[in-house]
Amino acid sequence: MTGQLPVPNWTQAYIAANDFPIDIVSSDTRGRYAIAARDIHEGDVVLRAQGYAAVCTQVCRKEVCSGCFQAYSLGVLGLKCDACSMTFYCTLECREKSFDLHSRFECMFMSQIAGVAAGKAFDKTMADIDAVLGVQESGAASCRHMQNLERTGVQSLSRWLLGVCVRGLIEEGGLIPTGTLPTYNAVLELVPNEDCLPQDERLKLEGLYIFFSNLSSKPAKKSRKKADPSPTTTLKSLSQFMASTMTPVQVSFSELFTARFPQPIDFIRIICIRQCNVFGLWDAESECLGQSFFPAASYFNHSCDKNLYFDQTIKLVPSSEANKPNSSEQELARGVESVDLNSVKLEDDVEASNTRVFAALQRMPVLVFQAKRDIVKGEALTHCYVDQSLEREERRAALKEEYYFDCDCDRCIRENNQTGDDGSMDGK
Ligand SMILES: C[S@@+](CC[C@H](N)C(=O)[O-])C[C@H]1O[C@@H](n2cnc3c(N)ncnc32)[C@H](O)[C@@H]1O
Repeated sequence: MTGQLPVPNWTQAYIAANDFPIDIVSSDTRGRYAIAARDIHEGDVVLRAQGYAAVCTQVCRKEVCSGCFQAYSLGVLGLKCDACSMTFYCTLECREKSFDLHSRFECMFMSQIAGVAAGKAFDKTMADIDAVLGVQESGAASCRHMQNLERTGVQSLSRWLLGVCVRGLIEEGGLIPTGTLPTYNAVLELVPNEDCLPQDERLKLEGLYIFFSNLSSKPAKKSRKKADPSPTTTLKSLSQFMASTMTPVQVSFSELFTARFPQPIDFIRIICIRQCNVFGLWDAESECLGQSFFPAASYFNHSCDKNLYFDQTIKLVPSSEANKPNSSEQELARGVESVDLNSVKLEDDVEASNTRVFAALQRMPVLVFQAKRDIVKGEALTHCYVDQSLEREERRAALKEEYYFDCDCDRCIRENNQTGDDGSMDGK
């Protein structure tokens, strides 16, 4: 990383408003990074970072509640949105709290994502990309990469892109009061390290851009109401339309995608930002169940000898919170209750609904960072980006490959001068 990057506005305002003991400084070699604004004691809370566009992976969609982002414990029956079949909740209460957000802003796009990588459609899309890229010499390599993508991988990426696009629209539609939640600009301000992207990866992303731009242009099959005329697909018109009517918008996921990312470079940028800044949401067995940005937390640089700890595991929903749905035997056998959102009457009060959408977004996960030891004013605040228990060379290789820097922390230097390794996983 070269040159000083601007210090982020939203994040600084959020830190100041909450009196977190953090300053953000900038250097040529380390970019922007958080330091202690005052002496901090072991155990002190340093930051509560709010999630932005948290999504579960495609594989884990039946295990993680899309409303509260907690995993279901054994015995809890999930509730499925029958309109898109892609969204699951742990309780009726969670589904109800997310209803306005999901039905107005996500469901119709989710239906399309369900078909993104399904069977023949996926193969046909691949063939189409092949044809498109075949005439562009530079794209041929990316085509080979595309063939290696697994269907579930494409669907997970689609879910994530949808989360980012929809979250941006809701914000631009004026549904999020200023200063309350991270902004899309706060995400765009995160470091992309685009110049470090290998050429073959860049080509692969260009292929993916074509893929997402050319998904079926048909809007969702199941719509709850007769469609209003579709707005022209600019972000402004879309966000205004969606904020002012209860009728789900009739545009395709590809139209939403290209409105948000008009050029391949816009898409490549958000993917690069994701690479270096996204946080995984894990279960207790260290399986990644989902991902989220936590923009304020992205200013903690790495150290193999970190001074902060935080818990990024998704907790289990206690069985006691399980609802007792009257599901059909077939659905019960699958452990999922089907809820036909088409049959649920949308209330017509847009303002009240907008308030509920904002409330649903406030249920995004929060990461709480605490001091692992006493920290003196001016010291860099750090967490470890990779598994602490790895050997020095393994850690450094992972950091180089995923985050594009050579670690020069005290532990790396110390371990370079000695044969032993004190880097056990301490859980803190
Ligand atoms: C999550 S961001 C941290 C904030 C970042 N420094 C910025 O300017 O926005 C991760 C990126 O920061 C840089 N970085 C993090 N820790 C570093 C370290 N110890 N030394 C050098 N660069 C580091 C790398 O470019 C890495 O990809």
